[in-house]
Amino acid sequence: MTVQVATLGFPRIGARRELKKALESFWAGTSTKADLHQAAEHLRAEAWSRQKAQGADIIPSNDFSFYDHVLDTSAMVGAVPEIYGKVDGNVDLTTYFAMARGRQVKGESHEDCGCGKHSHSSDVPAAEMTKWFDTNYHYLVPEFSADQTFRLSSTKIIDEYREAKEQGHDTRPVLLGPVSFLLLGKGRDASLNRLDLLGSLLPVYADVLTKLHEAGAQWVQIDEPALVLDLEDATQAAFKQAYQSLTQAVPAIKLLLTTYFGGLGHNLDTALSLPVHGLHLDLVRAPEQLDTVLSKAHPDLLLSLGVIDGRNIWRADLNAILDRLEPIAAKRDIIIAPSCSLLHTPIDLERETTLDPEVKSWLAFAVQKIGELSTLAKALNQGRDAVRAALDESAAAVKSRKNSVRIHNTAVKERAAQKDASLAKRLSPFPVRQKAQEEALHLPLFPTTTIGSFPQTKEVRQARAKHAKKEISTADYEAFLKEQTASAIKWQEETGLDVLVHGEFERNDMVQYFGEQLSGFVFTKHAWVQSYGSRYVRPPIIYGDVTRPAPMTLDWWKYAQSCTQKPLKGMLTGPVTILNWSFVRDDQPRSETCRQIAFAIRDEVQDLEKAGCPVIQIDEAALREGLPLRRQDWKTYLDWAVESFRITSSGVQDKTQIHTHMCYSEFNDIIESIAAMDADVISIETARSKMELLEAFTDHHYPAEIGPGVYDIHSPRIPTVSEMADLLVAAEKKVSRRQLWVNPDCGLKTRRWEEVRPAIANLVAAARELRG
Ligand SMILES: Nc1nc2c(c(=O)[nH]1)N[C@@H](CNc1ccc(C(=O)N[C@@H](CCC(=O)N[C@@H](CCC(=O)N[C@@H](CCC(=O)O)C(=O)O)C(=O)O)C(=O)O)cc1)CN2
Ligand code: MET
Ligand SMILES: [Zn+2]
Repeated sequence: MTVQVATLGFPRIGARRELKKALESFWAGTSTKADLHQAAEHLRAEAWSRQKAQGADIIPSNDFSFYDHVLDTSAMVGAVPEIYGKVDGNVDLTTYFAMARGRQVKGESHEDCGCGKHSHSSDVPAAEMTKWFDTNYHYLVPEFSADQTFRLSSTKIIDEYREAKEQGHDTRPVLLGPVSFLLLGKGRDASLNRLDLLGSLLPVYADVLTKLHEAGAQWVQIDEPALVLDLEDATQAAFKQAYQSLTQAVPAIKLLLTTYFGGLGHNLDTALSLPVHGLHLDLVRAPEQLDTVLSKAHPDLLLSLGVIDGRNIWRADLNAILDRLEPIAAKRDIIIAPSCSLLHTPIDLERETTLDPEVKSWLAFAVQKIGELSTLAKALNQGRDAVRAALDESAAAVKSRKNSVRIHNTAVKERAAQKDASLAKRLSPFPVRQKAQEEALHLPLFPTTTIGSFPQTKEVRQARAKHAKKEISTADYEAFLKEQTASAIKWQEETGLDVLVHGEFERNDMVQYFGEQLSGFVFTKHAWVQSYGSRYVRPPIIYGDVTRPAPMTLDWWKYAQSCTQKPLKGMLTGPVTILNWSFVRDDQPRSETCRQIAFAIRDEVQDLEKAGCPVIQIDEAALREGLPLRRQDWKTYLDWAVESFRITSSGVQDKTQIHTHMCYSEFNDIIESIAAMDADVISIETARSKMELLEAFTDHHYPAEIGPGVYDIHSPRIPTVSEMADLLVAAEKKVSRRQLWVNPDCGLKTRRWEEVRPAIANLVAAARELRG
């Protein structure tokens, strides 16, 4: 029997962030469309040949994207909301980027033209963006109208298949499946049942499959990650309808139904009943499903086994995987693959030349993971002896990581093991604290604030890069940062904000900055992973027990507060977010690692309070994102996540106001847990969804104060006063005015000062209008 190696998707950004550079210069008008296409073509060629060279037998095409593959799918089927203009023929780049980023042509905003609405084609907001399952990758939410029709409007998938073929690669194109696509989208009005659109969507998918077949494709990887979610009967029926219809329409093409981020669970029988030729399983997150699938699957169903973790960076235990695979490979042909697309891992470990060698020997990035698969396949096809050296190396890495003394710290473990309930409880209930805080802070109604960061300008990033390369001294770097901070504070005072921030100029990233100062973490130099569009992150790697050797933010807060009489917020990242946005050790439960981080941040909170900090924000932007995909696993997660937050926030007096911030969060289902965090103020993202998110807070009578974002900071558009005032009026209908704060959706680090200054001035004006 033969074993083949496949990949389901490769990082698209380039080992040197070539895609970011190509996109940002195109958007800035300093390069042409042809330059952008050329850069993309080069990246694709390199990804294909790299995967081949590492030993992948089956490689994907159409995993590349200029911005996001869900947006690509919307473009493919012509799901382009009217506000972006009528699409005849193919969706062009201008329309594509307008959906991704919004579009605002100077001097033509709707205020100037007097049209009074957003439908003016030169001023359109971006489509809504949200988290891709439980990852830190964001996709653009497809939006469907009641009279939605679909039409093939992009030939990207066929073009890229052909492009690869010209380079000698017969790829397996990747297509986001029709059911997951519909479920990831939303109806313009809530009454629309997305699955009702399936019948009109399927012909476009059939058309695509036909064209791929005509171009020579034998197999298509059709991703249906929705199959790992809790699904209603109607959705299961939709799967049957979809795949019966597609197989009937295009019987010649073979479909690999691809599931990831979890197990099939109660959808297993549905998945096995679909008339497809292959099925991919995530055996890292859900190893237990393999036995059932093996016993139930038709012998002709080609199984693709996701045995290498596509969501983490640890080197695999190849011998253990072989123990599992050998008996299976003796009986049937199989494909082995990463558990999911490698989009969520950095590209190449070899570029990390300064990483601690011991830790480095424990790691594998995308390229190395394909190498691991190729070793596994050789062992299965030719016997373990054919790859003895590689297997021994894997065993040695596993052993060294298990036994390393650097991982374990008894004092940390003992502290985290404390069960004293008072550690996670504020002194008084919220109403008492609210009073104490009113007396301490004297804030007006509708207090204004921002979420923390101000523009990370080229100047700021360059200064940091120069400091890292020792081209400027620490003293000069710090003087520069102080200047930036002081001028941001002066501007905030002039603009009339009520609670000020220092601007986070000293931080490269809200997680990385803390990780760099905590023990138990290591950092990479080049290990970027796409978060959204051209924005990438370098997640820290947590390998050992976590401690805080020294205060991390205290001096910056002290300096900033010395510049103003107004309250200046201390700004911290919470333990759940540090956990969720790092690559986490897999040798102990995540809850344990989170608790260790919680104690480290608690110490920082107490240091800030001692220094006189009146308001402390502990960001938990990733709390919702870490929610397990299956409802049955929610409670356990929420219990420890909320407890960790409370450990960090509960060591302070009543008068110290604790804020938290969350972006992109669907709160309806978890509002009790959000309330249980017991923060005094929570700021949330609501601008793009037009305050829809506030429903959760209304219906459940959220007890504390709320800042629903009125400024969509992920778009370069500058919101007007009336637009923000309207949002606040809408908010006031849902929660009482005494509860309301006025703030943007999120931090302003990705924006330019030219956008931030007028936008925040408008925001303050909107708050004043409401007060008046
Ligand atoms: N971890 C994380 N996840 C998050 C967020 C977040 O803030 N952090 N926010 C939400 C949205 N996601 C985001 C993700 C990334 C960025 C972002 O701005 N990323 C920056 C990189 C931030 C960073 O690490 N910057 C470093 C390195 C910057 C850099 O590129 N330096 C240059 C040199 C400087 C120059 O010449 O410009 C280089 O290395 O070549 C620094 O400032 O020090 C980017 O892509 O541009 C924003 C939002 C959700 N998830
Ligand atoms: N304090 C952080 C900032 O303003 C919170 C960002 S949440 C992704 O950038
Ligand atoms: Zn945010």
